[in-house]
Amino acid sequence: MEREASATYEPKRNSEIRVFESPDEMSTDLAEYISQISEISVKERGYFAIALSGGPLVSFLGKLCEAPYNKTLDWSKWYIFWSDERAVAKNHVESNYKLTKEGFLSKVPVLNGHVYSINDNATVEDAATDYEFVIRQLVKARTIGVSESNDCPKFDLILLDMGSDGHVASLFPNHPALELKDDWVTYITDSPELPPERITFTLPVINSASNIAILATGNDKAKAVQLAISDSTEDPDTPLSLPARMVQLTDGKLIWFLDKSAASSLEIKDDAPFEHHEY
Ligand SMILES: O=C1O[C@H](COP(=O)(O)O)[C@@H](O)[C@H](O)[C@H]1O
Repeated sequence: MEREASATYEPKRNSEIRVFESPDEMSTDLAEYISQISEISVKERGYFAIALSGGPLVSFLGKLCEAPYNKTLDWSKWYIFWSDERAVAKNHVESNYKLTKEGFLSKVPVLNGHVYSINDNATVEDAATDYEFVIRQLVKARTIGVSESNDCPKFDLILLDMGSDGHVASLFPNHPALELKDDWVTYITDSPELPPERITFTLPVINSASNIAILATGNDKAKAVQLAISDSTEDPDTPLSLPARMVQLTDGKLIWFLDKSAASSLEIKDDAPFEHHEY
């Protein structure tokens, strides 16, 4: 399928950049993208294991709650996880669980027993350990797939929302958590954004996914989008380790969903057609 859009950019291997004119257009395309991956995963594995994040991303899941998706998707095969969570109660305004529950999960027929939220009643250290244990059990049972190149979980889809500093999940620029190789889930106590205590997937888990979508909207994200996507490493503004730039899938596909403001610092090729690739 091919269609016209405002601009396209050079994608790297196994990646694609989509730029949208309006929130409605982005939400529509995101719903179709998620729906296709869900159908393929259920057909091939019998399950669809998806990890969500916080941020504006949740507001773009609205179309999935509407026809035809609310009726046609095999919601009973969906298993829900979070790529990160803030150390607050589940009913706290900063909770990623609360955001997702109110904005998405309460509107679709996902089974309660398939919703794996992060424990809000333990220390961040214990909550991270517990969450990794739960994921290990589900990998053993193959409810979550396993990477062929390492023993990491292979989520069918991880949805990430990039912050204006280039953070994804709760992995922040130049933070030691970016170096972790063996842990699947970790915790931090010094987040540069409040609240300071958080639980997060590590890069090996993120990079082992079958599919990743990174959403970024708004002018304040334009610089980080450019630093994350550009080929140049010579920009003096590039933090040594920019998390969104470190999302490099071992064996999966990365798609950027951007609005025009977030894409405004990318080099535009006005004459190029907008490629809508097969998943
Ligand atoms: O703290 C977080 O922020 C990001 C998104 O940042 P925002 O500036 O767009 O709100 C989100 O992806 C992440 O899950 C969350 O915990």
